[in-house]
Amino acid sequence: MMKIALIAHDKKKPEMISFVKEHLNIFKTHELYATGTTGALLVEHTGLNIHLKKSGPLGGDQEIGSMVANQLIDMIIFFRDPLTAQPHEPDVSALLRLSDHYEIPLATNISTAKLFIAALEI
Ligand SMILES: O=C(CO)COP(=O)(O)O
Repeated sequence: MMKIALIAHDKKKPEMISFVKEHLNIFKTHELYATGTTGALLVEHTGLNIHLKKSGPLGGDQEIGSMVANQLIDMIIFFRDPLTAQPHEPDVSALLRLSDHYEIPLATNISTAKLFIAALEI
């Protein structure tokens, strides 16, 4: 069982919901964490049990980053919006930086996330 963090910027939330729904059988066998709004939507639409952190702009990305630093996260699926400026861009960068330092697999788009799912299915 892996500890997986799920995060999506606002314009990518519908994509995250349909992605998780599509792979529900996989996700329900893992321990899930999410930033606040993404997580609440996923709980509502999938019924999955998800540990909710603060909303991203209010510290949620930093909370996930803290888990990465403490080696409490094994994989991150983070659907970023590359076309919209985020007020908490430094927090987003910090999460990516820590994930690289700790060598945590991190998918920032659906194509990469599909490859992760294929790996989890093995
Ligand atoms: O902003 C986010 C990631 O940077 C996501 O936060 P929410 O899931 O609370 O919208």
